Amino acid sequence: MSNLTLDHYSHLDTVVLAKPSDHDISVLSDTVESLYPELIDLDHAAAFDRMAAVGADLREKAPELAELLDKIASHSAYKATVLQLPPPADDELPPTPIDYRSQAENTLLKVGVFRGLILGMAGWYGYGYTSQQPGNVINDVIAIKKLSGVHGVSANAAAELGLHTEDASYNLADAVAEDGSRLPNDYDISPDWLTLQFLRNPDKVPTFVSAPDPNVLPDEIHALLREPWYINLTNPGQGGQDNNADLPQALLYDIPGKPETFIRANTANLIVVKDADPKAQEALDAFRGILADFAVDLPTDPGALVLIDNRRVLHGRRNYTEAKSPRWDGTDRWQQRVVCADDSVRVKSYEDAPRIINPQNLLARLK
Ligand SMILES: O=C(O)CCC(=O)C(=O)O
Ligand SMILES: [Fe+2]
Repeated sequence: MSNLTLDHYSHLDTVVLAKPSDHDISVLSDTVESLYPELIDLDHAAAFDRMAAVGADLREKAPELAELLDKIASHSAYKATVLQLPPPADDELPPTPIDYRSQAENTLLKVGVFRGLILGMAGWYGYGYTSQQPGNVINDVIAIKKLSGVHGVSANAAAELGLHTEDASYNLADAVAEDGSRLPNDYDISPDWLTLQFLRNPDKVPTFVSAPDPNVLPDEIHALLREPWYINLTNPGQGGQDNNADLPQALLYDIPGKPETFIRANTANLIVVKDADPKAQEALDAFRGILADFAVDLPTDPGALVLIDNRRVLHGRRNYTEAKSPRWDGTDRWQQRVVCADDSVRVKSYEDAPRIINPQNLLARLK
């Protein structure tokens, strides 16, 4: 019986490829087989509740994997982990969608049960937004023809998707409110974790991540990035400007009780406030340069489940080059995204429906 193996990518020792042991994979696979039939008639929220409960019970049966997930979940070990899980069977995947789907169309795939169980083992709470593929906890990451040319959406295959922490504009912790006060930490509906499940990627268009250690930044730049001179804007795929709070905040921040420096930045849609320190733009440019230096492409094989620490790592998608441009014939690149909170308590009060957050509920609290 093989043990879990961990390989490192390039110079980033915090970005790892993890292959669970044969034992742990068979525990997961057997559970996927037995659980799937009872999940197919459930809506996303109910299916994730069930997978969470079953996953939590698997911790004892797959202790090595549980230990790895605990390490990841601490926000102090690996920043991005590619968990190598069994790929979907050939006949298991429908054609790659060519447009976003309603929840009724977006039925849970069997391979998606692996992720539900992993989230349950990690104790994470998967959720979706009313503003993005509404009502879906599971979001398709696909190329969409009519969105090519729209800046800052993952479905625009014509351009690289710039590095970002997911839903950065929805993290308003410590932002400067209109009365000048700083907002409390629970003004935050951004995810702690981004999970991407790779279903199909025939042309190997990579997701890439950048996991810089903010402490390598020169002191002056680090200090400027900790000041509220910046505004993260909402991408069009998340409701765009209707969901902007437009409040200044720092790109680097602390979380009480945690030693790390955390990052929130949407480099595709980020502005410097008008009355900022004159060097704030320079600091942002330097930061962008460092992000590029630390960027690494991830392997993209079907079955991979990428667990990204959304408070310490930025991610993006490389260009579909001409040769790899989508064919819209059902065989194109396809991933599914589920964002997660460490703890449901932080996000539940913003929900309109189980596991579905409405960003307008965050904006309403600002009034
Ligand atoms: O297409 C990709 O590889 C990444 C897309 C993305 O940024 C996301 O799903 O959040
Ligand atoms: Fe993203």
